[in-house]
Amino acid sequence: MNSIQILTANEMRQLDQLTLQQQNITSYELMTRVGKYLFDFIITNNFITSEDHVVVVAGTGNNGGDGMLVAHHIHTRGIPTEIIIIGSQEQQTEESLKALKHCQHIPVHYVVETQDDSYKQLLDDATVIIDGIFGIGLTRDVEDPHKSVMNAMNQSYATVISIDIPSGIHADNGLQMGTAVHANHTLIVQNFKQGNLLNDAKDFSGLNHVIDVDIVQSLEFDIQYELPLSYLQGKLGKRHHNSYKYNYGNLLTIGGSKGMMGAPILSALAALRSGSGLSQVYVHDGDHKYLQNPYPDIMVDTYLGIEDVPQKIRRMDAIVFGPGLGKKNPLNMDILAHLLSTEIPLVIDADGLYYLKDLLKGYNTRGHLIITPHYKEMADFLGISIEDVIQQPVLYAKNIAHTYNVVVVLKGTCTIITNDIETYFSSNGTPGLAKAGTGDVLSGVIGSLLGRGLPPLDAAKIGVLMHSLAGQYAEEVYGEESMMASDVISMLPKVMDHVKA
Ligand SMILES: NC(=O)C1=CN([C@@H]2O[C@H](COP(=O)(O)OP(=O)(O)OC[C@H]3O[C@@H](n4cnc5c(N)ncnc54)[C@H](OP(=O)(O)O)[C@@H]3O)[C@@H](O)[C@H]2O)[C@@H](O)CC1
Ligand SMILES: [K+]
Repeated sequence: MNSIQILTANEMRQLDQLTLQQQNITSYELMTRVGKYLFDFIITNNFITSEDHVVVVAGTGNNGGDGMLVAHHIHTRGIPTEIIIIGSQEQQTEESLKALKHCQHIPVHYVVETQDDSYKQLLDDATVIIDGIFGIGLTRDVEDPHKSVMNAMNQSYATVISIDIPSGIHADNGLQMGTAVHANHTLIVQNFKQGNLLNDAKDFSGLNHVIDVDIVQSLEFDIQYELPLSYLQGKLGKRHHNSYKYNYGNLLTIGGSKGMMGAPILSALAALRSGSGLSQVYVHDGDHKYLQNPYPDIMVDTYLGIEDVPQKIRRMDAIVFGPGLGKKNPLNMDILAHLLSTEIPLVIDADGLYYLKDLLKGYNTRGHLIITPHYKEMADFLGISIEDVIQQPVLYAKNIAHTYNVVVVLKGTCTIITNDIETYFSSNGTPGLAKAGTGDVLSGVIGSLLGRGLPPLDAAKIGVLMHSLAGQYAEEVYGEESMMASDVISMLPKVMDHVKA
């Protein structure tokens, strides 16, 4: 497993400082090392060859300093190199000025005025552009002249290599700040920053490469790791010959209402395809007439009132509450209250979260509860705007996990899985998963793993990865536009090959 911690910009700065102290070096010496290691990586991977014409675009901060030192090494190799600096010499940091001194034989063009567009020709002539405009120091929206230069970079045919993070992407939340550089490769200095993974990051970063530059690590920060697909390997035990269906989890999905009856079926089917021994859907008797169950493998039962529920759930190993449930029936509140009063592991998804928000305060969840909101559901759950969640998704996910002792799966381009103490980032999904029903599939997969006895955090991590991998397979077959939630389910058998011991 990738054991490189994911940091905030502030934490990264602390590690930079710690490195200077522990290794007894100056900030410029560290920059020198970073520049050399970045260059070595670029050359070793043939991102630049002697045929290329390289333009390094630098800001006035240390991200630009890194860029200039890379320029120095490239130029020393005899590869045509030029530097564009956006801003004036007075604005440059001390380290950046020192780096510039190493570039005496390289043509340097300053872009200070918006009217000056002489840089455009340079960018047009480049075959490789190195982006050192902003790193973790970006704090506000990008304006001219930076904006115009970035737009010109994005129109160029050159290969773009961003240093640390695509310029214009915020290092803490991955949001594009007005505009951002579209990179083919991003060379991340030592640690993932949250912004390398969240929100807009994946649309701008190209391929991420983490470059080890010997910056010291700290055990004092919150545990935050990237979750690679390889984590899935062998996570589920063998299915023994001498076993029966109850060994693999008896799962109940409570959901469905008029117009949304497909949701619990998708969820229940995903659970069966993930190995559950039994999978049942439980719908309100009044809504039963709307249900069309094409799968005889999925059992369906109905309830009239709360009095039916205790007997029904008695033998369940896990329950998924919410897919397609709607927000209209007050009975759902009573059912959920009862579920929370039991020891049965729960996944609460979709409309289930609507009922949960009024109930959760009154219950000790004993950590047996997983909630799976997308950003909008998270915002509604907290009574805040979706913009707030987008700005600080990790913070809100951890806060809920901490306050209510639950595992939070905050679904997005980078799904955040946290129990507050440990947080995992999964960016393995595909844009094709942004389609109706895929959330129901995820809740079924996670429910299946819970029902099989996995601890909630493990069930959430493995479930998210299984769902992402199935999404990738579905995309290979149906394409990102056409793939549907049921296609994702149909790829689960292939995913199981990876997960089985
Ligand atoms: N030892 C070291 O130092 C190491 C450094 N390293 C490298 O340095 C990078 C961080 O460098 P950095 O802190 O100098 O900030 P950077 O990202 O270059 O930004 C420059 C300045 O831009 C400004 N600014 C912000 N927003 C703006 C906007 N919208 N429009 C216009 N201006 C804006 C803001 O200054 P302000 O104007 O706010 O005073 C900011 O200070 C890091 O990502 C890594 O690549 C690593 O290699 C490890 C060792
Ligand atoms: K950059």
